Amino acid sequence: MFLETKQLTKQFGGLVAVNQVDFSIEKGKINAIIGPNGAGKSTFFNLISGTHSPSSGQVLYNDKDITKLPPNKIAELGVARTFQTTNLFEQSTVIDNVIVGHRLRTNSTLFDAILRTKRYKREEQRCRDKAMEVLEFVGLTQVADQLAGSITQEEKKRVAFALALATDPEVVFLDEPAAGINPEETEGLAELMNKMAARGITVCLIEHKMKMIMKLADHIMVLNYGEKIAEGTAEEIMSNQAVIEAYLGGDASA
Ligand SMILES: Nc1ncnc2c1ncn2[C@@H]1O[C@H](COP(=O)(O)OP(=O)(O)OP(=O)(O)O)[C@@H](O)[C@H]1O
Repeated sequence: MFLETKQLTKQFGGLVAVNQVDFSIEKGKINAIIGPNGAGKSTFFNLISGTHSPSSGQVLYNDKDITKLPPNKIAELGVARTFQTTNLFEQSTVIDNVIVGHRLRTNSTLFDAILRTKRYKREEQRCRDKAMEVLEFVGLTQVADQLAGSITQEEKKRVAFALALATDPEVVFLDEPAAGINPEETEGLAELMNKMAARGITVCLIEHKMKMIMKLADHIMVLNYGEKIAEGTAEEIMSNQAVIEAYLGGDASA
């Protein structure tokens, strides 16, 4: 099994934000998690990426139990994520922001950095090359040397993708990648996600834009009050009575 959760649960005091969720992420596909505000989607991501530790249950990745690992170890294993808001260093260039992403694949120490050893210079060059490669992939080479504070909202969304891709991931978790951008830009990001999947990178995203999800996702899970209420293809989800009642408010074409 590629990546799966077993009875994954997170309680915040008396509130059960994620409640005994069993979910398998399909390798090489576009997986999506949908559900109303407060359904537990971001918490579910946080449990997989190690930002929160679960109250109970397990996360298995390539048959290895990663439930108790810290976020940096999980990222090293090939699991990347983006956040709803990407905090870039606005006074640094786009490429300098992205270079950081590949550092988890390097071995230089503080000592190497201070003395600017050969290893440090070699690895810095590798990080820079990787940053350019992923900026090209997301279509941002033209703004590589601009300050991150000066680029558009849509370009910032693409930088978030680039940051995740710079870690050389096997799977990326994207938390509302298309929030706050217009329909045309949303279409562009959907294309980018298809391109990632075509490259063999597994995608899992949280999104509120239903039309986009129904067109894009191969495999969808619906959360409601922390519980999985449905799972399947877009067609199956759109015709699922529990989903229509709980989430779509009776209008599956919303
Ligand atoms: N750190 C926390 N401490 C206490 N409660 C939390 C914490 N994080 C989330 N919650 C609560 O857990 C529930 C699930 O929140 P979560 O952010 O995971 O939902 P979501 O489905 O991602 O919502 P949205 O679509 O609005 O982003 C909510 O009731 C939220 O208030």
